[in-house]
Amino acid sequence: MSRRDVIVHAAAPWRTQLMGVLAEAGWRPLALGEFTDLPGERRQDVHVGVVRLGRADDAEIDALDELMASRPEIEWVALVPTAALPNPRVGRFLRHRCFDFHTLPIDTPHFLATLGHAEGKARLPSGGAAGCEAEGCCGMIGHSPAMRDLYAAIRKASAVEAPVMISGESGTGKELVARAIHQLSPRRDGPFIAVNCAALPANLIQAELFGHEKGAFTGAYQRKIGRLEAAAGGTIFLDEIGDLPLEMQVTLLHVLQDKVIERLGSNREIRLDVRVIAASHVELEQAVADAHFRADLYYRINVIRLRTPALRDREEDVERLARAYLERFLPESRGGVRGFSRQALTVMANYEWPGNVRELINRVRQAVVLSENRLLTPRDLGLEKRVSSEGFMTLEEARSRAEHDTIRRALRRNQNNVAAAARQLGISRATLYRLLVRVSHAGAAVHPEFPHAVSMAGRAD
Ligand SMILES: Nc1ncnc2c1ncn2[C@@H]1O[C@H](COP(=O)(O)OP(=O)(O)OP(=O)(O)O)[C@@H](O)[C@H]1O
Repeated sequence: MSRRDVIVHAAAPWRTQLMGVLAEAGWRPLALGEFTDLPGERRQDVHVGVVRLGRADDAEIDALDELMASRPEIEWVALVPTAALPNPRVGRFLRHRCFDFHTLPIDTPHFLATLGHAEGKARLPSGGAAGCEAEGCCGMIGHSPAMRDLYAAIRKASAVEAPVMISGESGTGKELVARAIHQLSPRRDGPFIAVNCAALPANLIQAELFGHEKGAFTGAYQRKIGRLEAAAGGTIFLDEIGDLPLEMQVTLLHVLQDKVIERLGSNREIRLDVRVIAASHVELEQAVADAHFRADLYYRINVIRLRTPALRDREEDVERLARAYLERFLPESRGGVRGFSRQALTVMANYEWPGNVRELINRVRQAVVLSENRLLTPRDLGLEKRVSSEGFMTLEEARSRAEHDTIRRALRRNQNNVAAAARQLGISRATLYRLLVRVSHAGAAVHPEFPHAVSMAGRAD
């Protein structure tokens, strides 16, 4: 049997030992550098990685987080010193980033079995690059249990022809889901036509959906193909279907039942071969109960039901989404933005995101374009109020914030004179410079001499 590749990320004394164990068991271990040097198509053959935590401190977890976020297609198995397990950051890291973990010393047969399972899972069509679960598939990002369930539902829905109803809050990706179903379905080579029913003026809806012949009404100077006809052979996505006027609901129901349409001004029937996917951000059951939506149309389109989860219910996806969109917008950065400060990541993970992914995209984009910090701060994201108001800072974050505030006040009192501020703080000038570098690396410069970030010396909190 051919050897399977596995990335090994461990400090030198353990790396050799780990590579030996893996090679003996029939794997082809690759140090991280060897993996990175592989040609692109060879890299896609690598599905699993092993990471051996050393100090398990913040710096190490930050570096591993970064590595794993940049390789979401890899399933990782972690080897962890038992003493590190009570550390909440380590716990979060293991839960969100790793397929599984083992404590040290290694129980070799058990560990190798886990690695085999991780590889099996990564290769599954549902879990590997070929399936909809892969990062970037159909533009969808997220590995939370809620998103995995959604991917599974998308795959099932794409295999059949039945109408689909997608519900979910605004900005949760309903259109993206509709596109994914289309792209994975046998109709993928046909058109995908999206219609926002809420955005169409009531007097134009019929002409937009069904098209019209020349002279059908005043202003109809030429024949126009409607959106339903344009979607022939493909999929039509009727977004905010709850906003369709009642009389249009009747017409649409007939189209779905008879699979024929007539353009306005014509009585020639045109056979339709279109799959319908509808979406609504309001619960249609209530609209039916209130007689704003026809029950017969509701049952017609509500055959397969999917729900896009709110972002606040999948906290573990927030960082992934934020990093992916940061990467996308980096070319728009004038400064040297490189990532998010840890405080920004904590704040984002705890924020409720009422506008869901759309809001996250907008905040990240605005921060990338406007910030001059290397690491984006909660303030850059417009989330600075969250830092103090919700009491979820870790002790370490609270300490570093207090340190930062004290330094900033001292500088302000001394008109940014570092020597005078240092004297007042009871530390040496060199120590103050060192602290200034550290806080500016954490995403908030407190002194104009430190170009990484905007000086906060003159800002009111
Ligand atoms: N899981 C995801 N991964 C990556 N991007 C996403 C994801 N979900 C949503 N987005 C992005 O968020 C934005 C909003 O998504 P979309 O328009 O599909 O939401 P929606 O639920 O249809 O919103 P609305 O109800 O307001 O029409 C889009 O730019 C989309 O690409």
